[in-house]
Amino acid sequence: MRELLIRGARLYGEGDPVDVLVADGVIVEVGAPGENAAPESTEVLDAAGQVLLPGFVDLHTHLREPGREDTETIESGSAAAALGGYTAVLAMANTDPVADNAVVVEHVWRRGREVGLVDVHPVGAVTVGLAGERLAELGTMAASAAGVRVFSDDGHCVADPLVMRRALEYSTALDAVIAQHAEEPRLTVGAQAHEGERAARLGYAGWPASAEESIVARDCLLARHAGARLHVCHVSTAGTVDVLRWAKERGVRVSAEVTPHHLLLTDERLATYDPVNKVNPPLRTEADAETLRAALAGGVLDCVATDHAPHADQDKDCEWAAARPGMLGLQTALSVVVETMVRPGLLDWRGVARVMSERPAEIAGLADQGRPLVPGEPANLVLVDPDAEWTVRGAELASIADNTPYEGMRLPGVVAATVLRGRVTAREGKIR
Ligand SMILES: NC(=O)N[C@@H](CC(=O)O)C(=O)O
Ligand SMILES: [Zn+2]
Ligand SMILES: [Zn+2]
Repeated sequence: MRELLIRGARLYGEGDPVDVLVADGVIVEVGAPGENAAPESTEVLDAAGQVLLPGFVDLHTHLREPGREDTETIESGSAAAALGGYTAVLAMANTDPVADNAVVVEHVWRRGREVGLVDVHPVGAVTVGLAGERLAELGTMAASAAGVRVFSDDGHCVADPLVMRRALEYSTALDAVIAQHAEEPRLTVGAQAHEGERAARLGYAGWPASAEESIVARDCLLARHAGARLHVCHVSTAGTVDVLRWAKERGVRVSAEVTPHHLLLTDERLATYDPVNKVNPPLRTEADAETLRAALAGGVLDCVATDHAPHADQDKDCEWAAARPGMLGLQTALSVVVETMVRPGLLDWRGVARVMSERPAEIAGLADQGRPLVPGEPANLVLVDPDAEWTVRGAELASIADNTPYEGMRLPGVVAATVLRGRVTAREGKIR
């Protein structure tokens, strides 16, 4: 029997410190701290001053394997996830080859298991080759060993309303959710940055808020009529929050995520001309970011998802227009949430558990993640040092790529340890 004893942690940062005993991957005891409880063979984590939460779940990770293993592999991305406090990630389908069939999703699933640092759940593509024309074999991917329940063409919008309608209708029979990258392509031809004063001044073609909002509105209506579940990826504008509120008030089965970078960063960053700040959807205005933070606190936005998007130096260290959009996120997500949500009093640690673990687990249909911290539940856990700070250095992150927009920033909240089914996967910044 493998045992782990977590000593003196505060569950959700509330109440008195407790000891948590884990055996065979399951929480077996939660009780008042006792000094002698541990036999020799038990691994002990001294968690004095630390907060214990259910392990984080990322609905939106790009792992780049297969196809771009020069920027991230399932192994390096899993390490970044474990170090970031994650016990499960959903790996997006825009790989090469695309994860639009059972062979590719099963490969990603198995490789994730082999690495064993985090549960890697592949997202299946909605359409063949992400081309937006023909539905991929959603049923076969759902029935595969990977048990796919989230489908997305992320990187591309399922723009054709007929294709989106069919995907939504078909997904209901699979108890699956369609995650939409909401971007009306006719409105973002050549777009480089948020359409507004700053992009205009620098001469960048604009990516209007309406390109996102019009697709979200359309898809909410399609989901309503189909009785289907829709998830909106990387919400970036205040107008989208309005549409989501409208839909949720009417019982539409829609959920939505926000990225850490859209909570913290704005198009003020454009002035640097540094493509590390180029991302899709683009960084918006301070008013948008403020609305996103309030909507996350209030529940109109369900969760935080990283949209961790590694890119090679040659695809980032170039002129803005030629650079690929995307930013690293797995190892900095918690700290950005602490900075933008916890420190200003918008979320307590219960709220962090909700937006980084419980809601994403529910949305992805992961029965063993985001669970209460009580005996009998799987020991998928993260220990956080809430008062510690650290300085972000891209070169020190576990990802192969180093395109972090937080380079050199000092951020609060440090992952002290991550536990996957009772096994310590990361501790004090090192992979185990
Ligand atoms: N977010 C990004 O800017 N890039 C993502 C694709 C995506 O999430 O749309 C990528 O795969 O690089
Ligand atoms: Zn996207
Ligand atoms: Zn993405």
